[in-house]
Amino acid sequence: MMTTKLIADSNSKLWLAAIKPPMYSVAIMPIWVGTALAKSETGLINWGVFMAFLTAAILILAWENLLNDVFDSETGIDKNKHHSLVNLTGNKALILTIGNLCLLVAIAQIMLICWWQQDLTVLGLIILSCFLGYLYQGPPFRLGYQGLGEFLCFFAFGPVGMSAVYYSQTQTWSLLNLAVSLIVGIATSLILFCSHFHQVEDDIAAGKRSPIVRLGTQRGAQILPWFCGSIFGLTLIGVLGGFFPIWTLLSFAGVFPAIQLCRHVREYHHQPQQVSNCKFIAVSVHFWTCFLLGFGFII
Ligand SMILES: C/C(=C\COP(=O)(O)OP(=O)(O)O)CCC[C@H](C)CCC[C@H](C)CCCC(C)C
Ligand SMILES: O=C(O)C1=CC(=O)c2ccccc2C1=O
Repeated sequence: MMTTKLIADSNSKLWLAAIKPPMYSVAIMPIWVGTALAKSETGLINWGVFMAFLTAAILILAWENLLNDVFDSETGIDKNKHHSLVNLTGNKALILTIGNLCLLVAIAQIMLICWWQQDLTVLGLIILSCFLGYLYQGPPFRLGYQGLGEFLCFFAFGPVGMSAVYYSQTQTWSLLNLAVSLIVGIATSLILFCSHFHQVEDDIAAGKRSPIVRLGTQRGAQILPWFCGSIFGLTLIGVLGGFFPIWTLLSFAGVFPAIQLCRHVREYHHQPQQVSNCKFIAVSVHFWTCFLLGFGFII
């Protein structure tokens, strides 16, 4: 009886780890920040467009993650990853089908926005973002295996993704949105960078040259404060330059999880078990920074 409960508990933990609910804030924040900025500039929010984009972004991230498990099962990199959805279900075709269905529904939502706007720009930008996501992990490219994932991630969630969000609300472009998208892009890439610390051994075995494999965990840990610092440095430049409202300084609340992240990784960078949770501390940096940045634009 006791053993059955323990197995059920560890099984549900594996499923939770496979689905990674906290990671979905990564999809939500560009929509929130881009829409908040549009509201601050135009005084309006189109709630229909906002909701359609939000659900599409969540579905696109689900597609990206489901396909990541599918493609990683083909290279063998996930053979020790018990919380891979392909390993959990033993059914690669099913995961691929669910992933592609998510993408299909997401694209339909984006097409609805385009139909409301009578303009295909948002669809073009989102297809570009998805293509960057495919380049990260899909054959024959697999650019994440060459250590280029952070650049793809920066552009997909930053300048390209946020331009799509801003355009979906305003049907125009904004230099300010582009500046803010740099911050969102860097904060998102920080999560990806942190996700590699505990995977060095499996990555090397599968031929993946992630930034942490290339740099080593020690140098990776030393770079982290600069990575985090650039997020807050850019915000400060925005405020001091008079481009961002003073309230965007609220996003400095993200400094606390950022300090925790840097300390944690400095101490445990070479201990996979202990450092494995650092990507979720990075999610917290991303969440507080982006949520309060958006909030700072609308109050
Ligand atoms: C799937 C991603 C990371 C997982 O990496 P890894 O293989 O190391 O992880 P596991 O250990 O879990 O196997 C994220 C990759 C992000 C990618 C470079 C960019 C994705 C872009 C999105 C598809 C588009 C977002 C659009 C936006 C507006 C919501
Ligand atoms: O599982 C992961 O490690 C990540 C999943 C994910 O969707 C994502 C999105 C954007 C940046 C990083 C990450 C991950 O690290």
